[in-house]
Amino acid sequence: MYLHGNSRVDHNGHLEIGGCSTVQLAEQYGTPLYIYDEVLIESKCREFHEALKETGLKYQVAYASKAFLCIEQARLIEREGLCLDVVSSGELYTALQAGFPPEKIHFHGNNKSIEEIEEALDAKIGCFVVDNFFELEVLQAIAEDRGVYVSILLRVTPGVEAHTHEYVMTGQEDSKFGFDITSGQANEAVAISLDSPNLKLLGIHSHIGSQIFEPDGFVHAIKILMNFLNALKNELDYTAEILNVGGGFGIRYTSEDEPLSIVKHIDQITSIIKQQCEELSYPVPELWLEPGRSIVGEAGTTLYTIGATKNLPSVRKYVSVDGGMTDNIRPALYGSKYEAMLANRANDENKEVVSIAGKCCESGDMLIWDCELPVVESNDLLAVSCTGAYGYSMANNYNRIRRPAVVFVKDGVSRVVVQRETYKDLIKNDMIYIENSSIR
Ligand SMILES: Cc1ncc(COP(=O)(O)O)c(C=O)c1O
Ligand SMILES: N[C@@H](CCCC[NH3+])C(=O)O
Repeated sequence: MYLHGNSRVDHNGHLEIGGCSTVQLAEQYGTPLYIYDEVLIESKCREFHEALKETGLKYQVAYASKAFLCIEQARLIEREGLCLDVVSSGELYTALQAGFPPEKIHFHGNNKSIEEIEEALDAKIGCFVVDNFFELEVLQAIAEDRGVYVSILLRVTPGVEAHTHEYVMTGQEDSKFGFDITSGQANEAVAISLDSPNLKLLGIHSHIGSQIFEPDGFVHAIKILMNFLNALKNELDYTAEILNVGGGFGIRYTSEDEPLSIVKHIDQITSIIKQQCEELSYPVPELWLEPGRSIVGEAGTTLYTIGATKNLPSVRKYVSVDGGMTDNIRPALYGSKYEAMLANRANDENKEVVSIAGKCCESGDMLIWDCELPVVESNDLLAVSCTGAYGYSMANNYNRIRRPAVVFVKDGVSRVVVQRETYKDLIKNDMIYIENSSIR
């Protein structure tokens, strides 16, 4: 397993993250446990700032909170001077409870409800990324009713297929997201926005997909976006202040992954923007980015305890852990690959290839199909790396399994930022119709 950030093997042969022994963390907090290397999250935020400052462009980085959000994470993002992208009232509520400045929040989503729009307006968020004609109409009507002016970006689909899993591609024409450029819908949306007296069109947004390694998808998309903007300038006399090219920067889950560095991604993106602006004599817009995975993915490790094993000679050996698709649904959903190691015997030589199974009542609940490990014993600790993005945020209670705790580690100090769910949490919304119930 590749050791990201501040992970290393200590003198006891134990995996250490952020100066904390994972064996001690397991004893103190139990397993499964999400462990985040706080310093690595901070340094990823700073990488974006530093790379963007170098380009001389005006910029804004909004952390895509869908990747991982809790109160402490929102606070960290605020401290690091990033904005925040939310997609629901739940994410908005969490950010506001954390004291995140509302004017630095962007609201996304292809089906924002009227309540969500109202709540976001009440909170005075920075802007809406409008996804469809229905939302344009509703937003104008609500804004007019309230007598307020609302800043918006329009999400457009440039018709670019990013080289990634089909479930996380979003820039292609046939997508539930955004206004399609090719068919003229995006053009129409701009015209409607400009005609909407209570909407202030700041610019356009596009997000072509997630876990992208190659810069060509971004380059291709930006050329299309800049040509689209130039056509708007000529046809509608509209010049965009902001170009938001979304997130999607890939990370290294396994040794097969060779992601481009953040600096290189930014270099490619900004070079093509500058080049296009020069060719088209278009004023260089402010660049907005929305990274999620690349901020938190590598910082997260999930720690499990190994329980049962099942050996099928000449077929495979199943090694079961105390979590699975409830804390990490990505292998079951996308066939995503991960690497793992024994956290309590990190120096032991790998001896066999096993398959790591979750504990859910589902054959597809497999975390890793082929994982090289020493010969494992029950009660060994298994660390799965790179689970920081879309692990906790997509966790669920299938089989009424409790969501694990989340712990931040930094400079040898650990602190719980999200408590492990309790059994009581699992039934807290259940109606109990039995009189004199013994449930406490
Ligand atoms: C609109 C939008 N912005 C940003 C992101 C963040 O993507 P990632 O976590 O891959 O950086 C996503 C998710 O794919 C998204 O849908
Ligand atoms: N949830 C996805 C990415 C989609 C992000 C939102 N558009 C993942 O785990 O990779």
